[in-house]
Amino acid sequence: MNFYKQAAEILDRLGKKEGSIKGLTLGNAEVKDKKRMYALICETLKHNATLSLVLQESKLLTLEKKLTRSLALLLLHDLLLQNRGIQASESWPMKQAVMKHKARLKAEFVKAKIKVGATKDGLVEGEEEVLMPRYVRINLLKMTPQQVIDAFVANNWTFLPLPPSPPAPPAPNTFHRDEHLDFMFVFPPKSDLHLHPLYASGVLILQDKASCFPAAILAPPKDAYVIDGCAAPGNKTSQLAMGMSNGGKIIACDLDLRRLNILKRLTTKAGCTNITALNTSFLTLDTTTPDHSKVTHILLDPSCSGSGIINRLDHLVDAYAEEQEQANILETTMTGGAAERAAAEEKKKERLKSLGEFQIECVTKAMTFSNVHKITYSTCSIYAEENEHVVTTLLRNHWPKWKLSPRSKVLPTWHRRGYPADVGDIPGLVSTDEDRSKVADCLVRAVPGGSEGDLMNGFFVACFERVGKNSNPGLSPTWKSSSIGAKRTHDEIADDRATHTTSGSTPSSKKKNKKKKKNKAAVEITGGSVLTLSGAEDEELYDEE
Ligand SMILES: C[S@@+](CC[C@H](N)C(=O)[O-])C[C@H]1O[C@@H](n2cnc3c(N)ncnc32)[C@H](O)[C@@H]1O
Repeated sequence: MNFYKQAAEILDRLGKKEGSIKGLTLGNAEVKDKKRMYALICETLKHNATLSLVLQESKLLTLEKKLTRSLALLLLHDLLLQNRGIQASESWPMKQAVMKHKARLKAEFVKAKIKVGATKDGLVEGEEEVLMPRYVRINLLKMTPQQVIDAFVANNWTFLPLPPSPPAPPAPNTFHRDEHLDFMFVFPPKSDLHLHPLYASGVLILQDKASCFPAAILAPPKDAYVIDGCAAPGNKTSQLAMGMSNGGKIIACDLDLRRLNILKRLTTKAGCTNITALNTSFLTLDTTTPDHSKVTHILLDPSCSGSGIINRLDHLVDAYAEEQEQANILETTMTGGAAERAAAEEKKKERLKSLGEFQIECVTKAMTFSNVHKITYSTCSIYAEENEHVVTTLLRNHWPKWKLSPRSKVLPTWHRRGYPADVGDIPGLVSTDEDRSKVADCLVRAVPGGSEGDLMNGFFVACFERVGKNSNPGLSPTWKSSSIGAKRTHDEIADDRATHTTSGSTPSSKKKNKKKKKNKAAVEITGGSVLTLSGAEDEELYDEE
């Protein structure tokens, strides 16, 4: 199929929210030149405001009926923003339809940039890609943080002992240790480490900071029996294996075999040897098998709206989808437009409701494993419907048998907590604003983005603990933590670092290496047939998750 026609189809699907940019371009087997397609789609979306105005003012779509809106935007992008112009044969009727109006379109582009307040490149302020740091998890199964520092310093990088204050992405060619997660380094935005030998050997894992929170909070001991219920593509699974120094056992369960195969590849590359991958629904796992009755910890990171993810440019899709909808609405009557808007709003509500129900079902299922005493629940969503509301329902249904872990056990020094106003009443536990604040304080949130946000993806984590015979089920004193609000000073961080620089579980001894070699299959997949996957490009799709 013609490259631009295929790109237009992808834009249309993005407008209907049928997938993510990466999924529909890099992850699309039908796209031949994946990188070019990804770049064209991202760039067109980035310049959407200016290009749409050109389209509107030039009346191109009225003059050239055979052009669709998405195809016209793509062709305008290449005509107006690329030196090489539209990359198609001169005889292609669609190219001719645009080129006929070249002079007018260029003039409208100049005017549109001024009108929307765009930069010389046609980018509208605020629409530029948010510059997020590049977070890198050091795989302690393979190397110590100090060895990684030495490797980068030897390559002319400057290691800064402290993070910038106030928090900001590192300056070019500098990197620092993260202040909350000891195994994480922070690199400048857009650092491309995919070709770095330490990435190739599984030492550097490109994982967003917030995505590391659940496994860090669950923190199963080395001999634990763990289920990662919705595990693929497996970044949290490999982090669990790292924290457990490949001890104990992890069952990584996922419904999607294609994603589970990526988990297999990624965790094998990361040197994990304690994972069994299971291609089945977590909801249908038999909790009574001898194996499953041994399970002590469960990590649940179920499917969610993904509304917190911003570093994949998918936020551009929202603006585009909204505009597509508006454009369609303009073609209908005003009444029809309002009705369509209401229908879209209703659809979004329905989607969040059904996601929330699924998420509640997952945690409820986890609570039925007889020996489980700790469960983390996480989403990369910004919506209360998938976060505080889910926690409220679970506490309503399961307190006092289950309670929230107090802040002292849930990243106590992390400043951003749950939203009290979104915590609902829970008979016997929550009825006042003070109670709501106490519940919210047990929860972790990350706000997506730069200036107002936490320089990472939007995220949410709650940790549930089974209430034992001797533990307090409710409010004080368990919810009161001495470390609430304790923001560490730079000195404290530096002290910590001095003690942790070579910390972590590095199986560097020859004995352990020998043991690893004996393990012929690091991960076995059970319960489904094996699909063939494309390779490294497919894996890159899931970096940062
Ligand atoms: C947010 S992703 C998990 C990301 C993963 N935890 C990681 O860090 O790499 C959600 C996953 O849940 C899986 N999933 C959805 N429904 C499921 C079910 N009923 N049982 C198991 N997995 C499910 C999806 O296939 C998807 O891979």
